[in-house]
Order: sequence, then C-alpha cells, then structure tokens
Amino acid sequence: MITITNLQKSYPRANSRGSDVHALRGIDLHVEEGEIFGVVGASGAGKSTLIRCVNLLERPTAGTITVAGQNLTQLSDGELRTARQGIGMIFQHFNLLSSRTVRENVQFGLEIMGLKKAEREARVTEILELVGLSDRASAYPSELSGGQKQRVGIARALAGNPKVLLSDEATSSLDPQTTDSILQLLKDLNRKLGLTILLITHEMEVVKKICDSAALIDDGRIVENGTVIDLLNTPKSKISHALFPLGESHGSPGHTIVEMMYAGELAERPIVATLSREFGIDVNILGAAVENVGDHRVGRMRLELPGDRASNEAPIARLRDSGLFVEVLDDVMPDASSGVVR
Ligand SMILES: Nc1ncnc2c1ncn2[C@@H]1O[C@H](COP(=O)(O)OP(=O)(O)OP(=O)(O)O)[C@@H](O)[C@H]1O
Repeated sequence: MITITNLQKSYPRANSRGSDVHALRGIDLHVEEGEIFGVVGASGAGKSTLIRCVNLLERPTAGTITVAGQNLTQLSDGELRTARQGIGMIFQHFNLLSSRTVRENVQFGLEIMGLKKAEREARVTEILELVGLSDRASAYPSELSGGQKQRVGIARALAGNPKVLLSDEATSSLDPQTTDSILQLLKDLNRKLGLTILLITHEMEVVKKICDSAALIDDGRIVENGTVIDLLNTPKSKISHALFPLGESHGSPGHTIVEMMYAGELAERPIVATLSREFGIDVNILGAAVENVGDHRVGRMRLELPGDRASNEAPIARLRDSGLFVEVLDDVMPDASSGVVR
C-alpha cells in the first residue's frame, strides 16, 4: 500500500552556515495493505519528517513515495490534492477547529471535496457512530476530553474514506487509559475497514498493542525492520529488547548466557525445569518477561548455563529443537530501550 524508496530530506541550517541537516538519509520502507506499521526511534531520529513526507506535507529532497500504486512525487498540485483524499492523518495535538462543533469539524473536509449537503450529513452521522461520538456531535472541542478530541481527529481523517491513515504520535498527549481506548479504536477501524495505518511513536506500548510490523529509525536511517513477531524472534533486535526490557544482568565467568524468545503454547511450558532435569544442570534465570503482543502471547528469557559454550551445545540444541528462538550471547546487551525511544 505504501512503498518508500531512497527517501532523503535535508533542511538548510537556520543560520545558513555549515552543512544542511540530513533528517532522512535514504529510507526504504514497505507497508502492506491492511497492516498497522509502527516507526519508532529516539528524539530527532527523523520520525516526524518521515511521516510528513509520506503525504508530501514535507517535500522530499530525493526518493519516491508510492501510495496505492500512485507515485506521489510525480503528481501535479491538483493531482496531489486528489490523491491526499485517500490518505487521512491524525496528530498529537488533534488540530481541531475550535470555533466549529464536532459535526462541523468532521464535515469540513467533505465540503472541500465537494460533497452535497445531504451526502455530507449522512457521512458525518455514519462516521461519528463509528468512532463512538454520536452523542457529542454538537459539542465544541473545548468541551471534550483529550480522548474525545482524538476521536474527532480520527473521524475527520476518515470522513473521505481513505485507504491509508497516517498517525503522528496520536496518543502521546493522552493518559494510559485513554491511550488504550484510542489504540483499540484504531485496531477496530483497521479490521473493519481494512485500513492501512502507518504510525510514528515513541511509546513502545503502541507497538506492543497494535502493530503488525515495526521499524527503528536512527539518525535518518532505518536500522531494523520487520514483522513484530519476527523482530521478537531476533534476540539482538533493539525493538525486541525495548518491548521486553530484561535490564542489564551479567552472567558469571565460566558460564554461557543464552537468550530466547517464545510464542504461543511454548510460553506455557516449563522450559527451565525440563532443561535442568534432562541435562542435570543448574539453570539460572537472569531475566524473564511474558507479555501479550498484539494477538500473541510471547516471552523472552535470559538464562545462564554452567560451563562454556562448547559444553552447552546439547542443551542449546535441545532448546532450539523444541521450537524456541535461541541466541548465545557473547556478552549481555545493555537494555536497549534508551536507543529506541526518548
Ligand atoms: N523544519 C526543519 N528545519 C530544520 N531542521 C529540521 C526541521 N524539521 C526537523 N529538523 C531536524 O531534522 C531532524 C529530524 O527531526 P524530526 O522532527 O523528524 O525527528 P523526530 O524523530 O520526529 O523527533 P521527535 O520525536 O523529538 O519529534 C532533527 O535533527 C531536527 O532538528
């Protein structure tokens, strides 16, 4: 649904001295139709620039953006305006018109699209129902809670029936409970409407709760990218570590440290007890976490096995044979969450 190729964006320095700021240094990204794709990264990594380039709110310096088969970078201004009707966007601070009611805010874009009054009325009624705001149609933004304001933002973004929704830190100014309800709404809309969602966030909870795929951006480059389940099955993935912070725990000399990820029914099995019994070894658990990620129950565990790596080949093979993704660590990675989120 979205293909980004070699996307580059540079800004001139404010004082016009020194080299340009290279916010994006050649981004390649592919978002499948119907998926929720999250881009995470530390402050200043280039997230906002990236999402603003997708609908060309920000003109890329180089590269192409294709949405629903259309290369946006080659369109005339008029063609781009039409193409943007297929791409909704929601914002951290909602960007509602304070002098218009909820209904009028949602209707605004439909007026610009040239829909007749009766069609607009019908569409707004339908979309307010979809986001759970039918009873607040006549309220003004100042009379709404943060979560309700974001529901209006979502309704406005979806009024024109877009295929794609871009979300720029949409839950970052909401409390945890309200965040959950907005994430649930986005997931429902994704399922009900087949809506493709590309979001940027600094909250790993967002990735954990609703994303099918994720990418990590660092200094204008994508450094990790994949489905969330594949990333979780890559023990050295920074995203995986940030989703499952096990903390720093160093093993003792003469021991082997292994880290493993497991999903589904494997999460329920007594892995450590079985290993100890079968091989007659004392297995030390250095860290463990079991969580729900999207629709999956997944776990991550760091174990210390007595003896060097060569003497642990058999237990490690046994873990792998039982379907676990196992990585033998040279040294324990520091908790990577600080490199992922601000
Ligand atoms: N309009 C601009 N003019 C000059 N430099 C800019 C502009 N917008 C962004 N930058 C620079 O580009 C880089 C990437 O910024 P961007 O806002 O995309 O990062 P971010 O990951 O969204 O950060 P945050 O999470 O703090 O919002 C930063 O170095 C930033 O200072």
